[in-house]
Amino acid sequence: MKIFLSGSIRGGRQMLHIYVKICSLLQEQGHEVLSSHVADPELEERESVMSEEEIFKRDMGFLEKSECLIAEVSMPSIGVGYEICSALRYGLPVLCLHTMQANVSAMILGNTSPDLVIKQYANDQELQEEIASFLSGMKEIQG
Ligand SMILES: O=c1[nH]c(=O)n([C@H]2C[C@H](O)[C@@H](COP(=O)(O)O)O2)cc1CO
Repeated sequence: MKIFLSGSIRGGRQMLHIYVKICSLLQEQGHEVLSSHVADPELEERESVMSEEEIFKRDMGFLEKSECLIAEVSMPSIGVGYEICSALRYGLPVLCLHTMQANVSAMILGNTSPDLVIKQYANDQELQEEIASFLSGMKEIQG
């Protein structure tokens, strides 16, 4: 499955280790993570050669090709919020994951879209289980 992974960049990289975990997990299961750069520790250096417009166009292109979006939303990030909103407008299933202590926006927690699943996780195992359950739910819908 083609998956868009969304995680904070300019909103703060404190959760990078989780983006790395989610990205590796998805790739090990044979999924294609179109936005794997989100989990790249060297990202800021690599993207410094790209213009803001190039970054925006590339990411929106990836989103249009994706079958679903998985966002880690513990860090408040304008870009992540924008990608979630765009994915919902394209009709893509969206999974938002966050830790217990995260102060997640009401624009996510209060969104009752049937395409949006929001889950909190306490540890790596719960993170894995929530992702597995979301992806298997998608398979059932797709048949
Ligand atoms: O350099 C970038 N590359 C990039 O792919 N993005 C996209 C992917 C991330 O899921 C999201 C992060 O947004 P933000 O930088 O506002 O935290 O935006 C965002 C930036 C910087 O805003």
